[in-house]
Amino acid sequence: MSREVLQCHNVSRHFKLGPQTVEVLSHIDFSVEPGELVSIVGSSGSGKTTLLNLLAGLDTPSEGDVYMAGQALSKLGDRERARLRNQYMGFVFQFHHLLPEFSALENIVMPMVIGGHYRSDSHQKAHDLLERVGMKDRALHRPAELSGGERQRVAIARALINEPKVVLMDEPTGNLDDSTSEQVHDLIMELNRDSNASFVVVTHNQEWAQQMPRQLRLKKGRISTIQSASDQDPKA
Ligand SMILES: Nc1ncnc2c1ncn2[C@@H]1O[C@H](COP(=O)(O)OP(=O)(O)OP(=O)(O)O)[C@@H](O)[C@H]1O
Repeated sequence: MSREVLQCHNVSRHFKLGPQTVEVLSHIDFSVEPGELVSIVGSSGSGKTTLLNLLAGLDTPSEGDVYMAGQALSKLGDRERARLRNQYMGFVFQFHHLLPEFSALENIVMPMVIGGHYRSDSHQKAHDLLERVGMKDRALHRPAELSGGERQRVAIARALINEPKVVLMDEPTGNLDDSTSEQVHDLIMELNRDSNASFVVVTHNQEWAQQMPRQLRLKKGRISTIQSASDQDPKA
């Protein structure tokens, strides 16, 4: 099996709109190594969310393939793809997508329930994660009883419950004010340092993206730069 947790091999995505073909992504090639933290940046409409959806196996490339754990997603059936996603990936979106009728704790264990991995120690695991994201005393709160930043912390804990190899995040702080965003940015960096999971994060926040070890810039559907933190540090 290859070392990379995710690979994009010559991936293109276009959409047919009547007689028109909209070229959204063209010939994207890159891979994500174990434990890496990578940002995807680019102006609005450059294809970031489209790329993230392809990496997540939620959409299919028009050309090329995405490999997850060395397996081409296009070769898997819907069921196998869903199982691999559940076991292998965690997701955090701009809007938390927590289930309103369930507590923070119940939301966090949900991916284990869905994946059929619910065990007697699942609640303990969720409590541990709540503590890691600084939400120990909010276990029984429902989403409506949490602040925006707290809801995102719960969503992050939920993304980690199945011990994924890779966590995909689409504008995880896009809906938060500046100071709350900064706290959540610090949390994400810390969780990446403390876990073996790779994180791929779409963000508009340049300052934060530059703190990440690797930056992938999209321009009109193509990768225009892949920059690592050492490229930016003249002493490195
Ligand atoms: N299903 C679709 N059919 C046609 N065009 C689409 C479809 N999905 C996305 N696009 C087009 O693809 C382009 C890239 O969209 P995408 O959402 O990936 O951009 P983005 O970089 O994430 O933008 P933003 O930063 O504004 O969220 C846009 O021009 C969009 O109109």
